[in-house]
Amino acid sequence: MKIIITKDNIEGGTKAFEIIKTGMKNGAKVLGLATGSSPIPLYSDMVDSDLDFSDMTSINLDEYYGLAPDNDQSYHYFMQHHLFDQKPFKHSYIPNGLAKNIHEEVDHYNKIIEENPIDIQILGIGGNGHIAFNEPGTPFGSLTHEVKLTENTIKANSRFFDNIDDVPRQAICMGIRSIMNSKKIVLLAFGESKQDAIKAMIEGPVTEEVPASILQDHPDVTIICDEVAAAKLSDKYRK
Ligand SMILES: N[C@@H]1[C@@H](O)[C@H](O)[C@@H](COP(=O)(O)O)O[C@@H]1O
Repeated sequence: MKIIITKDNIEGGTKAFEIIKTGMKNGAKVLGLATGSSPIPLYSDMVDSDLDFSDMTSINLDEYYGLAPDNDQSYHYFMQHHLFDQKPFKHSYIPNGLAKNIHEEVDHYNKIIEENPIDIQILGIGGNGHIAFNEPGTPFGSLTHEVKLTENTIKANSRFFDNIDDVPRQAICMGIRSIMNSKKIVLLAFGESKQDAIKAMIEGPVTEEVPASILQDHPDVTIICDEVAAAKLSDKYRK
């Protein structure tokens, strides 16, 4: 794992942007994208850049089940607002949160991922070590699946909603095996609430109880975090 410690999330976004820019120069055509607050500075650098994504494909990690794309808490809305309105891609895929048949949607999404191998996957991390909505205990071999969100995640994500009761209890989420199949992975994490997750991901055992710990086994992962998120790391990781 390569670890980059930055002053703040803005510098972190710039570092991630540089990786994407270099990746595109080297032929990357499919970006795996994430939601949450962590990638926002990266998306703003992408929007402000002269890069053209119109011949590229994006595949998002997840979507709440039960939210319409125009609901301002949906991940569809988030991506339109932060990136796609300003920088359209040739194809942008996000799970359909209104799919009538969730099992068909899961199969459909797995096919999309299989047909479009991800060159660079952007990730955030939950305070409990989740990646996308792959909660602790999710099998490392999982493909796209239906998720029941944990109380911990519902509580953490309620900061974006008017009321905790409005947070959907289910989501459709890319599985850990699909994330691990990406050629390159860039994980962004900022702030105090990520300290324990960052330490467990980098220094702890590889265990399904900490989904992000599997990244230790990936050949090309860059962790970008700020000083605060990195505060509990042992010195050897903090150079
Ligand atoms: N499904 C998303 C994750 O993909 C994201 O990594 C996490 C952390 O979000 P933030 O970056 O806002 O801390 O939140 C949600 O649970």
